[in-house]
Amino acid sequence: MMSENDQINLIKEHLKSYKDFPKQGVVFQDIFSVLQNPKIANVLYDVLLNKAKSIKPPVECIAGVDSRGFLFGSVLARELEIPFIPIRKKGKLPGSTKSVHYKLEYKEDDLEMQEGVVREGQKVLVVDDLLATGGSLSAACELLSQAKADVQCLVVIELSELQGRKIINVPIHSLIVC
Ligand SMILES: O=P(O)(O)OC[C@H]1O[C@H](OP(=O)(O)OP(=O)(O)O)[C@H](O)[C@@H]1O
Ligand SMILES: Nc1ncnc2[nH]cnc12
Repeated sequence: MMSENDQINLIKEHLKSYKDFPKQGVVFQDIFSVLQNPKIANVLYDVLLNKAKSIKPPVECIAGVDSRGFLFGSVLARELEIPFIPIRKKGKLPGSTKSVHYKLEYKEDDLEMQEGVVREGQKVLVVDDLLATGGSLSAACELLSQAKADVQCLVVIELSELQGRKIINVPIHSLIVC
């Protein structure tokens, strides 16, 4: 059995980064480079699941952030046998939705959530691949807070230099801090 530290170091070794993508000055961390290797992807899913299971109080629902958050959020929801809800870029979700405008490291957009998908007080874990400036995660938290959910966040990678954590006022769990 590998320790969590060894698992995380192994994932880090397989994480490829690209300078100046998609814009000058951005160092893009490509999570798909990890998923391309099934053994390493399994290690990542194991560490994430253990982290999600350790969260107190127990998570009752997973919210995935469009689109890379879906890769991990839906797998966790299945493993934990709890609901998965999508937080999507604008214009993708049918029915009544709430919307929040936000800025991220290299663009701006709107995130939306369907009305009635979470209940007041529900323990919701927002899942995404990466925390950079925190714009995306904080918009997702805002949507869930408007619905009066009890929110925590889980990301695979946190880019600590960009200090995204500072603008998010709920607990954030991250696996890899770079
Ligand atoms: O902390 P921030 O500065 O907000 O950046 C982080 C967000 O940026 C990326 O998403 P992106 O909107 O590029 O979409 P994608 O997942 O569809 O590639 C990433 O998956 C996070 O959601
Ligand atoms: N540096 C980065 N790498 C990958 N995804 C990102 N989303 C925002 N900033 C990013």
